[in-house]
Amino acid sequence: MGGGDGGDDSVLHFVFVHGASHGAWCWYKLTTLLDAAGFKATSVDLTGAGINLTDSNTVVDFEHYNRPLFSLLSDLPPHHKIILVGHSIGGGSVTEALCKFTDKISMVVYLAADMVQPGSTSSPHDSTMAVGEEDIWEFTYGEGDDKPPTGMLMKEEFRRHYYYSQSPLEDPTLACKLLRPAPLRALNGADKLAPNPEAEKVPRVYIKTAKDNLFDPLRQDRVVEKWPPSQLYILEESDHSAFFSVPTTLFAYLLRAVSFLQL
Ligand SMILES: CC[C@H]1c2cc3[nH]c4c(c3C)C(=O)[C@H](C(=O)OC)c4c3nc(cc4[nH]c(cc(n2)[C@@H]1C)c(C(C)=O)c4C)[C@@H](C)[C@@H]3CCC(=O)O
Repeated sequence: MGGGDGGDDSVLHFVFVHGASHGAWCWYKLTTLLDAAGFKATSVDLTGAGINLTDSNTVVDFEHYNRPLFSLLSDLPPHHKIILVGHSIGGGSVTEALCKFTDKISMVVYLAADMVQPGSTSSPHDSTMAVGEEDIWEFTYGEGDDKPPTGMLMKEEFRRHYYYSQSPLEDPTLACKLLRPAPLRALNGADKLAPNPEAEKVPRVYIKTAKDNLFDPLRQDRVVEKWPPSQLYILEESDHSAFFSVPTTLFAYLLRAVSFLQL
């Protein structure tokens, strides 16, 4: 979705990676703003997400999940570098891509995202995914009810509050038609990376979402403390889904972030 083969090296090229259950579709406001401003913007569907044809319940490893992103990066022309933006648990995918394709990436932007230093042993995440006392997740059992769950999707009645509390109503309405179960087993492979000094040299930007009911802003602060980025921005009015709630401010912050790039 969006963009072509990455041909013109003089134009900054942004590549967007969605979080759990979302898809390339969730970036439609940002890619429109960037295209209109003369940038190149591409958003990918990871395996089993958006309009990717694979059943997400069959995606068992993180490499398979990330393959569409890795293909995009490996198909870029020589010397073409991109700015890679990851949302939420899509942060794990962009860090994996950073380690594999370091020379293709000029900057990584983490938006309310999982940002874990390669080689670090601890994760800022408590594995229960519990938010308060509520049971907000619905599990899918692609291999039978007697086998472990294969997918995970937020229950419909909780989505407005946890994902989209500050977003225009029509965005969650559309999103609810498009969300798909996240591949549990593949996501379990996220953040298990060896130390990578080369990847550490690439500038990283963290964008915090201050009215986020899912990824608590205090937990985002801990992520930033553990692996300090070169730039930090705060979207004061944003819910977890800044691409819906504050697209123009997010667009402005992305432009400010890349203005520090030495090209
Ligand atoms: C517990 C299963 C699996 C997992 C699933 C998962 N993670 C997130 C969602 C789902 C279904 C979300 O909906 C949310 C998101 O992407 O919104 C678009 C998720 C987040 N996950 C985060 C960090 C994070 N998750 C995991 C691990 C898992 N997530 C399980 C394997 C880790 C690791 C590797 O330990 C980390 C660091 C956040 C960025 C968001 C917000 C979720 C929250 O704050 O609870």
